[in-house]
Amino acid sequence: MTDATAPLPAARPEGEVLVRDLSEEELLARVFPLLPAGDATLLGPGDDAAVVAAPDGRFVVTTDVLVEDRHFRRRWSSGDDVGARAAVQNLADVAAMGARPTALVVSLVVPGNVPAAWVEGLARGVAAACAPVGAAVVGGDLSGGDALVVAVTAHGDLEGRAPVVRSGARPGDVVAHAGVRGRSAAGLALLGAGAASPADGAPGASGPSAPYVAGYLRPQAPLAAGVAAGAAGATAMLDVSDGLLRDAGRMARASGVVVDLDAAALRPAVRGLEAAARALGLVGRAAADQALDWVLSGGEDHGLLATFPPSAALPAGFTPIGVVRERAATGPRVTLDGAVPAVGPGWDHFGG
Ligand SMILES: Nc1ncnc2c1ncn2[C@@H]1O[C@H](COP(=O)(O)OP(=O)(O)O)[C@@H](O)[C@H]1O
Ligand SMILES: Cc1ncc(C[n+]2csc(CCOP(=O)(O)OP(=O)(O)O)c2C)c(N)n1
Ligand SMILES: [Mg+2]
Ligand SMILES: [Mg+2]
Ligand SMILES: [Mg+2]
Repeated sequence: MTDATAPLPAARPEGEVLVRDLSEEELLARVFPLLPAGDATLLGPGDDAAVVAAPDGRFVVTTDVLVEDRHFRRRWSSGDDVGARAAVQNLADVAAMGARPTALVVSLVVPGNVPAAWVEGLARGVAAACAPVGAAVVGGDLSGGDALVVAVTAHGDLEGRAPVVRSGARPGDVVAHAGVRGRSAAGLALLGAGAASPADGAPGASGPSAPYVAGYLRPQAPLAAGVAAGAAGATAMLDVSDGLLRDAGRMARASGVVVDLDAAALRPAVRGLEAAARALGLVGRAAADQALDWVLSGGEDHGLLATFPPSAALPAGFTPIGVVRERAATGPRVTLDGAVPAVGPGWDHFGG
């Protein structure tokens, strides 16, 4: 662990400015110009609090933290990557309510030996992730501390629509998904095994590992599809952060239904991950099984899982991957082609 009095790292590059070389004001003066502005901002960062327009009369609010060595490693993820991931994780939660993200606040706990450029990169990464939806960063907080922690809170506008909750799935509804499935888990596995390097997922990289490693470092959530799903009458929705089976299970329990996934509909995603499994040295059946496990249990792709009435036209970006059935005698749960899936349960921070 590090503190502001620890010796400088031996390999400190010539002229590198660390967080502990600056005052809070000096660090913020580097960060503020990098933050995205947005239409909903009435008063941005710099005062005791920000003021954000909520034309709908209601606002959506959600928060998520990223913790070093739990959600990211600095030797794999740049500040830009962590900023983009922290923003997307929150923007996806707003989108999963059928809302348009408007304003974020970003709080950082930073050890003193972190380069100031890493914190500036984080602001750039947040800005890059916010750009497609026009969301602003309107404030945040800074603290020193032993562990690097990034906490983001995001707000959103329902624009007059009803929120799309987890509990609204009804028997007969179509289960659909927008976004990628399993790529982040595949990228994490490749990095963890040393079968790929962070450079393989850098912006613009085009090698065979690029989709997986970039999918882990900077997941791309289908944010516009969330608003489209709300407008199209989605009955339930959530973003897939902990794995398709685990998150579909949350929807099934909240709605009191069975979510039955269609293995054939998931097959293209599985095929798309088999090359990553082979890069880990797996062959044949073992590679196919690993790819299926990533699709069903991999987290952090932040795709949107939604249910729609059978009569609804699926909005752009969604593909059907199953149906909602009456809860069986066994209770609300997720099945794959009608049977209990054989693969792992997905991510839980406390091992459950
Ligand atoms: N420490 C907490 N205090 C209050 N509510 C919490 C806390 N942690 C999580 N929640 C709430 O529990 C629910 C599930 O959280 P989580 O699994 O983190 O959702 P998500 O995967 O969408 O981020 C959310 O509604 C969240 O707001
Ligand atoms: C270094 C590292 N190890 C493991 C993981 C995998 N991982 C960490 S948290 C997580 C689940 C999603 O994070 P969580 O904090 O549960 O987000 P939320 O569900 O609240 O959106 C996964 C798959 C990772 N991203 N990075
Ligand atoms: Mg959360
Ligand atoms: Mg969520
Ligand atoms: Mg989670």
